[in-house]
Amino acid sequence: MSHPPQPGQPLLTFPEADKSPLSIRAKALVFVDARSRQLRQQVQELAPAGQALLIFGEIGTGKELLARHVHRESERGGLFVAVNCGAISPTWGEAELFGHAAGAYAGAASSRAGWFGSANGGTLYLDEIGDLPLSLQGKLLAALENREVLRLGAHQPTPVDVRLVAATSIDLAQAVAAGKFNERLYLYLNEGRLDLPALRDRPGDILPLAEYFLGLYTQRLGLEIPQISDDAQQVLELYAWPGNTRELENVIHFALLVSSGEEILPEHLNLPSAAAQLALIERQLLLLSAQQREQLRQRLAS
Ligand SMILES: Nc1ncnc2c1ncn2[C@@H]1O[C@H](COP(=O)(O)OP(=O)(O)OP(=O)(O)O)[C@@H](O)[C@H]1O
Repeated sequence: MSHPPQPGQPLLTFPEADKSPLSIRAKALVFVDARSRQLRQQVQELAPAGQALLIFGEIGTGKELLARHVHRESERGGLFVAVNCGAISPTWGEAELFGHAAGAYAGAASSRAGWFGSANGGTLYLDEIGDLPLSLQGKLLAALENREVLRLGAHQPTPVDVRLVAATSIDLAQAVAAGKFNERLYLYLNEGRLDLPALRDRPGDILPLAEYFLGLYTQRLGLEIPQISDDAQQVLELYAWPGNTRELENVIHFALLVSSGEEILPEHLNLPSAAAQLALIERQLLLLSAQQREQLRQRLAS
């Protein structure tokens, strides 16, 4: 039998997402595991303050979804603008981020607000902020601290009220030590830090998320919701999920397409069998020293 989500509102819905039925992202935030609930509590406390936030988590853990939740909870009236820093052009990055004045360069007939200005009154989400060119990092910090931006080619700064939520999957302190990230920007962001654990470290979320994605995709594909067999549940719970929630979403989507209907079975998951996963865990346990084994025992007991 599948486990239904636990009581206590593990599912935070995003009603406005219903308006874009093609987008399956960001409809709800499934947080059931004790660690996720703790994080949700932290978000509840930090969201209204309007301070900049840094979300740290592996790829696919749900950093953008969490940032959208922060925006919603902050009740800021402006837009949520999401930008992947890896996609910012090295040449035109400054204009893309901060905008430009009319006539700033050939082809710029009218002025543009840029990503920063578009998020005025709202939230700017900068994904993988470690990829932001170093030259723009100082300018970003100045814009946040002074609450104004100087558009490329403009003579006067434009006032802006932006809440920054940045995300990273790399250790920015290490990037600072390597001279690749602006230390002052790091300290500014790190004051409001949210750690989003990897999916394998919040195992209580795995089955509720699987159920949630089953519901989402069956609705989208016009299918009946199948059960997840006990054996298939065991496979899902044992797997280490290196691609985190995004990988789980893909696995469930795939399973729905290849299963014949009433039940999702292990062979529909395209994952190592429970026996293979247990054998791997046993091999890893054998490699541990007595001290590491004791540390593990204590961690599991806590
Ligand atoms: N707690 C959750 N509840 C429901 N869906 C989730 C949850 N976490 C992640 N997802 C879904 O998993 C997918 C990946 O999430 P998201 O894009 O927010 O991750 P990310 O950490 O920002 O990824 P990346 O590091 O690649 O930018 C999305 O489709 C998202 O809707």
